[in-house]
Amino acid sequence: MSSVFGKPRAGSGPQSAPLEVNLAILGRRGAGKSALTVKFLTRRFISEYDPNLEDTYSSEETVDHQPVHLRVMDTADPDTPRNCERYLNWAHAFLVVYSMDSRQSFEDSSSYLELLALHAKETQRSSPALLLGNKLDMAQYRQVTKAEGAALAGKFGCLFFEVSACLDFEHVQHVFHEAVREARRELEKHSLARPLFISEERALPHQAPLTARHGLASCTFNTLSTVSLKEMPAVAQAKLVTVKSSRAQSKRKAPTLTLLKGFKIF
Ligand SMILES: Nc1nc2c(ncn2[C@@H]2O[C@H](COP(=O)(O)OP(=O)(O)OP(=O)(O)O)[C@@H](O)[C@H]2O)c(=O)[nH]1
Repeated sequence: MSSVFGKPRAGSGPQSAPLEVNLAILGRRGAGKSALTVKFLTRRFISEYDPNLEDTYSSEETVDHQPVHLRVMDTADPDTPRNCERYLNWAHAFLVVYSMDSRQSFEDSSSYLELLALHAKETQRSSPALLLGNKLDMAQYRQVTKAEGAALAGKFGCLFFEVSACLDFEHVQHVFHEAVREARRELEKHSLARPLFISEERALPHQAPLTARHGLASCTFNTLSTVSLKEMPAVAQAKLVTVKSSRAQSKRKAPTLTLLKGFKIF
């Protein structure tokens, strides 16, 4: 068992080194990946989000009294998964999201789960996935029953939740924390952490090859602490790290704090 999970967890005092967990959010466009991510980070529901942006956010969390440095990659695959290595090799756990009012997004979530299973088989290294049926507030328009969601999750041996990015924050937070717990269990099992391809202030030595391999044009880093925004609740101590893909870069030239620009915040 890694020392990260030994005594420090029990003490969880100020000296405890935070556990590092990378979480990737996958799913069809419009499933609500960004809305869930933003809800988790800010307690806010944001109704519009640029679908071409792919960002990785960083947040200091406490899960079961243990400090966790959580990085959340809000992926933006085009219609089909592409350049998946950027998250397959990075994440310790996955949230696979579908919108319960879209049969197509449910079918795509199945494809993502298959992709993860295949990757686990090929690498002999499994990462936990949680299946999320989002837009529970739209349940009257559902095209996917809860039983179908549960059955799909059961098929791939993952946890299943129905959630809503625009209902209570606690439920969304619970789901993200469950993902951390799953990742932590897996890390404990293997007693090793996956290599990261970004760090907050400085590039890791292997960043350049990965950048080339995955077509990431550049990485830029921003923190919420540099932004003065009335809407940000005090509880949101999330720092943001923005990693721009080449697609995102082509849409926007200047590095900006994407989360808070041009959104309607309720
Ligand atoms: N009613 C409702 N709408 C939601 C919910 N989550 C997201 N939406 C809406 O669904 C649309 C798509 O949400 P996004 O968060 O952009 O979805 P996404 O999966 O990130 O999609 P891409 O950015 O295109 O990959 C937006 O109009 C959101 O406001 C939810 O829980 N309930």
